[in-house]
Amino acid sequence: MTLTVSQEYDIRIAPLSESHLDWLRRQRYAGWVVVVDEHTERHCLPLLMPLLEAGQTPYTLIRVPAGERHKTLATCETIWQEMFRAGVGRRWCCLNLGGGVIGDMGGFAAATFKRGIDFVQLPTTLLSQVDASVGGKLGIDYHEVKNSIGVFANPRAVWIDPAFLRTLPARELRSGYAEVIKHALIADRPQWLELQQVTDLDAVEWSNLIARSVSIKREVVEEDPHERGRRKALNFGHTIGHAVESHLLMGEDRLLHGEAVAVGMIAESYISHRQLSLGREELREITDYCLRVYGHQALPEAGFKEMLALMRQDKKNEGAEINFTLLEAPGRAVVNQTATPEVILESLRYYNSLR
Ligand SMILES: NC(=O)c1ccc[n+]([C@@H]2O[C@H](COP(=O)([O-])OP(=O)(O)OC[C@H]3O[C@@H](n4cnc5c(N)ncnc54)[C@H](O)[C@@H]3O)[C@@H](O)[C@H]2O)c1
Ligand SMILES: O=C(O)C(=O)C[C@@H](O)[C@H](O)[C@H](O)COP(=O)(O)O
Ligand SMILES: [Zn+2]
Repeated sequence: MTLTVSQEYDIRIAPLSESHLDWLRRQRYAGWVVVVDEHTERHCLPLLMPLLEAGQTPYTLIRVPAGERHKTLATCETIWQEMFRAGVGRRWCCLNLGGGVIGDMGGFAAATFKRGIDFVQLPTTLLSQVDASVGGKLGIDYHEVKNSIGVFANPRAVWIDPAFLRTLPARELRSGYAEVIKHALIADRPQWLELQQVTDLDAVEWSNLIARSVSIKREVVEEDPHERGRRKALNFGHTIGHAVESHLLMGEDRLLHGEAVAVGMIAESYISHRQLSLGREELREITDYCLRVYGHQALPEAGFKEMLALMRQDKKNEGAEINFTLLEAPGRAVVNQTATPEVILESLRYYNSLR
């Protein structure tokens, strides 16, 4: 299946094949950079290797350490240094083989190197296949504030091969599933009703679900690529989710991005119920399903003040108030909502009360 974004690039959902190599050959790149982390080098590079070897184009491999803690300026500098060392120039293409961390950071490194070289996203996690690889948000965490340094720049192509998911750890698969739930909650009520029947993620046939989820993302970013309005819907669960993720990032009990977004979706649904028309029963359904999939991890009350400070850094904020995307109903998101610190704290306590 192929989806086109703003007539600029194609998202292909298909096994990697000769036709991908044909596309690369037609671009006549002077060379390819392949950015991997330690896990995608081991598990995913073997699937790309036949293309690289058949390509008759020089390529260089850049390895970075895996995980959110390494989505930093320091790692980005390593990528730039390696690019210089390999003699990468404007006519090269950067192939980002990995999850959202590699896609965001490798994309950012490419989009800024010598004012920008082409890049292709090869997402290898569920999260990056349904969400991170599409829409051109690139960047790194700075001083532990999520994605606070970055740019919008589109890839030349997005190649989604569901075969990569075969080696993905179960916890990572579950994390990515949070963005699938998010897409349904903001824009696809029938999908939300279907997802609630999913109890065993190992039994899911992912290709169809990826296609449906990524087409929601595609449709939103095409309409509002720079997040002036509607795109903020994709941030449902993230005002609180990012603050929780950042606050816990350096500790033992850190949460993966999707796990933190699941906490955020529960808390922000609470605010939606308190301030908008989201019904009590709808709040209960969202809460129950997220807890069924993700379980419960109590948030440290001592950290609430820092979490509020992190929310004040949220990129959606326009004035002094903290900006939220909320739900009027499952499938109907409303952007540019605000909530007072008291209500936000109430929503965090609501989450904690669920244990
Ligand atoms: N740009 C966007 O629009 C956007 C959207 C959503 C999330 N994000 C960002 O994405 C990041 C999270 O992405 P993620 O969940 O993919 O995390 P990730 O990139 O850290 O990957 C998760 C883990 O899985 C490993 N891995 C990746 N593919 C594998 C495979 N096929 N087999 C085995 N192991 C594999 C990685 O090495 C890593 O350890 C966050 O930084 C988040 O902010 C960006
Ligand atoms: O693509 C978007 O827009 C999103 O908000 C998707 C989110 O799932 C993703 O986590 C994104 O990186 C968040 O962006 P940010 O601007 O809030 O850092
Ligand atoms: Zn996200």
